[in-house]
Amino acid sequence: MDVLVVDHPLARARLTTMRDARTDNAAFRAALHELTVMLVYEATRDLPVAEERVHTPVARTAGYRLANPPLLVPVLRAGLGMADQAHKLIPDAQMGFVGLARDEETLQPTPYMESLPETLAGRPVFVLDPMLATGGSMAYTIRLLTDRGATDVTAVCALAAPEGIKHLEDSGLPVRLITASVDERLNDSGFIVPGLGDAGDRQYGAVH
Ligand SMILES: O=P(O)(O)OC[C@H]1O[C@H](OP(=O)(O)OP(=O)(O)O)[C@H](O)[C@@H]1O
Ligand SMILES: O=c1cc[nH]c(=O)[nH]1
Ligand SMILES: [Mg+2]
Repeated sequence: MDVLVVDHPLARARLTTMRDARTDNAAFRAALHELTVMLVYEATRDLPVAEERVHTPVARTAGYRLANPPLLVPVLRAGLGMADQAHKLIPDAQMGFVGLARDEETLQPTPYMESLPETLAGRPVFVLDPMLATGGSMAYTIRLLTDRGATDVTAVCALAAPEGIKHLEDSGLPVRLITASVDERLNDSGFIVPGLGDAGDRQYGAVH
């Protein structure tokens, strides 16, 4: 699996803000928004473009647009904090939604929402979720996409654990990963170490 770590100094600074336990919900969301711009910018770097003529005030020249904008799929809740920023960068993208909550005992994803186009053949998909921990939630989401014919999936994550990367690699699913960091490991509760805590709670407050 292709893994791109976006370690630009500005990305590292935003991630540091997100990691800091003193960062409040609003500042965490702001840092995730800004980091998302950098991750999506890199994720789109090699997408094919279509050429179209453009008239400047001075002359005619070549212009470009994305030939096949990706479907954006935030994984609720935490991925919602990446959705608007990704959409601003790719305004003509369609958006689908998947809602998952990880069971704190079994660490298995429990689905509660799914809103996706019926067929995804020939369409690139960007899955937006700040956290790739065990990889269970991402693998579940990607299977929803491949069941609809997707063959070109990009996981856009603020943080990844080696265990989650291995899970995706072993799954054989058609995915590449763009992340700002591959952290050390998971702890006994399935949290990324050093990580940043619960990305949903850090944005929206604790539910339990
Ligand atoms: O790789 P995994 O072990 O599956 O863990 C990662 C998942 O955990 C978090 O969501 P969570 O289940 O906490 O839901 P939330 O976004 O509502 O907080 C995160 O946003 C991922 O979706
Ligand atoms: O560290 C982790 C692991 C899973 N989900 C999170 O939000 N944080
Ligand atoms: Mg959570």
